[in-house]
Amino acid sequence: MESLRLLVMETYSSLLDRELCINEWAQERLSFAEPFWRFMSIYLEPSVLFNLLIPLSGIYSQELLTHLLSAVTLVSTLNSFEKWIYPEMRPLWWLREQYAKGQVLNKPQVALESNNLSCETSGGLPCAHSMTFTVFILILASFFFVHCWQRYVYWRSSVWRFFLYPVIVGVVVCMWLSRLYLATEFLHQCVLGSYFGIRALNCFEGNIKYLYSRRRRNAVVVVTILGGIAVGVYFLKLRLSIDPHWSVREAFKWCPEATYMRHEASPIFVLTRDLGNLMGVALASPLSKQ
Ligand SMILES: O=P(O)(O)OC[C@H]1O[C@@H](O)[C@H](O)[C@@H](O)[C@@H]1O
Repeated sequence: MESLRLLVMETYSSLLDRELCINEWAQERLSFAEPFWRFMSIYLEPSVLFNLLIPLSGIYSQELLTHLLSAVTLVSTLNSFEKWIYPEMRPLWWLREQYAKGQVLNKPQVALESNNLSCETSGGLPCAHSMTFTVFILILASFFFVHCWQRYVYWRSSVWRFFLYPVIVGVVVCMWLSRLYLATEFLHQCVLGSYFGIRALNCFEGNIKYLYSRRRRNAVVVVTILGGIAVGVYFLKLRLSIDPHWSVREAFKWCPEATYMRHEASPIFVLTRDLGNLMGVALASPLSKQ
């Protein structure tokens, strides 16, 4: 059993080491588009989706607003729970930890630059930017497609779909590259973020009638239980001598400048934000009669 554990740990460590090279490649080769990578991470992050882009979508239709708000909130809450329960390393923490433990021999194999956007205080897996943005863009694209399909006859040609799919994949990959360039995420964290987002969205769409027709009281009880689970995880971790604020401490340890850290991106803050949004959706329930 012990040898199996060691094998898993070694495989995992070598995977992270290899993935560091991808971050390094991104920083070396993609610096020409730095303003764009920064734009993706700053203006398309989950909080901006909640505070600006989702409310603005209400201009088009209330249905789109409700759809985006409930789906992105659910997905973001899942993400925050994962980060709260099991925070994973980020590239810069992993690299610096290895230096600190002397595991990188004389010549450093990888060099990563940190900056004001690299100082995230939550765990890396799954990437919240990729997860929420993938869901956001998929819902937006499907509404856009249906809108054009109903209004323009020429849009019914399958040619448009061949254009639309690469555009969706392209913008999601740009979000991954942005996170890799800023060295905030490993590649697997971005890919899994989008994958989990798509799976969660499928599940949401499959049960949308059921979810939308929940009574307010039931929905509020479920969100309250989720809040209780979050608090329970905190005390369980304390009991098991696991530091619930491990990721914040890692950020403090390795961030080049303490003022770069944002309290509003810390695990507790993000979890509270998402549960607050979810409570808002619960209080507005039932979202549709039926
Ligand atoms: O996991 P990522 O993409 O590095 O994001 C970390 C945090 O970044 C913040 O900007 C978001 O508001 C949070 O929702 C998110 O958890």
